[in-house]
Amino acid sequence: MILDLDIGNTLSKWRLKDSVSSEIRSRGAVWTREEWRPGADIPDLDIVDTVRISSVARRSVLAQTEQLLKDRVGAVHVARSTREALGVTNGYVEPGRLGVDRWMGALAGYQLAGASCTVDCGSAITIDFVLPGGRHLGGYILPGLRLMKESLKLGTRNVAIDPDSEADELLAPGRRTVEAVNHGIYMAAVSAVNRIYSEVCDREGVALPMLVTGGDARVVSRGIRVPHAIWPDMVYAGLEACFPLTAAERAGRMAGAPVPPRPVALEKIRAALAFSMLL
Ligand SMILES: Nc1ncnc2c1ncn2[C@@H]1O[C@H](COP(=O)(O)OP(=O)(O)O)[C@@H](O)[C@H]1O
Ligand SMILES: CC(C)(COP(=O)(O)O)[C@@H](O)C(=O)NCCC(=O)O
Ligand SMILES: [K+]
Repeated sequence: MILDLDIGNTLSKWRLKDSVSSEIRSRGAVWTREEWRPGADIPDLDIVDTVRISSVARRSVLAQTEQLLKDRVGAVHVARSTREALGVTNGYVEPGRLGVDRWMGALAGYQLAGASCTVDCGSAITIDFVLPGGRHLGGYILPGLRLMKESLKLGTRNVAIDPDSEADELLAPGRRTVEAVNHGIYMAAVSAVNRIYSEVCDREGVALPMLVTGGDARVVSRGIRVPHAIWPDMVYAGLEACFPLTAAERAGRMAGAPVPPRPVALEKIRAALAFSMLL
């Protein structure tokens, strides 16, 4: 069995994947912050032969986890952001400083669609661009929905945005504090995603397929105006591409990959951008 770990700033996600059939056998998540207890919070290691890790948590969390796993499991692969991988060149001045979850997303997006705008809605919302040909441009980092809400300190943090709300409702003026905050941060997030996507496509002269992942992917997706696909396992897909182990992975098939979204024509993106500037 393969154990895949995606350690984010809020949640540490894990899944067990069958090395033979490539099926996902089980999955879960635990809080990354203080409560993270390597050893207690991850599944039964006796059945695991290989581990793959993407981690952006504190260095000590990764070091502890790695140590624990190395004592118990045959092979442990830890993903790193590099200058180049799988046909993609990292746009960062110092490639190693790009969050490895973003790098995994960029690699997975490129493998799937040959170019991509990857939107990862977690503790932070990150938006990364890879052009046809594999040039990663770099990207954008903004606070995620939960962080934006916490920063306001208005006592509304425990009232989450209902992921089933319609975008129209979420964009209406709030009539109570919780509503005003939820709608405000939602507007901040989705308008940034919509605008950044249009600006970069316009600038680069190419309409890119958009892929959305992370804990808030579903709710953010409702406010995104351009065609896109949600890909919950996108970071894991980057791990599969970097460290292929199963027959399916060696053949380039990534678990849970969506049908690549077909972007709208560049002219339409440009027209919408020009129009929005007039208002
Ligand atoms: N059941 C949940 N538990 C915790 N956070 C959730 C849950 N559902 C959605 N979220 C949202 O998802 C975010 C965490 O998403 P995730 O992509 O796992 O983040 P990270 O990779 O930064 O740890 C939280 O900040 C929160 O806004
Ligand atoms: C930007 C991030 C905090 C996002 O992390 P996440 O929200 O997925 O927990 C992470 O990718 C990170 O620590 N990056 C290093 C800085 C950078 O990418 O420039
Ligand atoms: K993120």
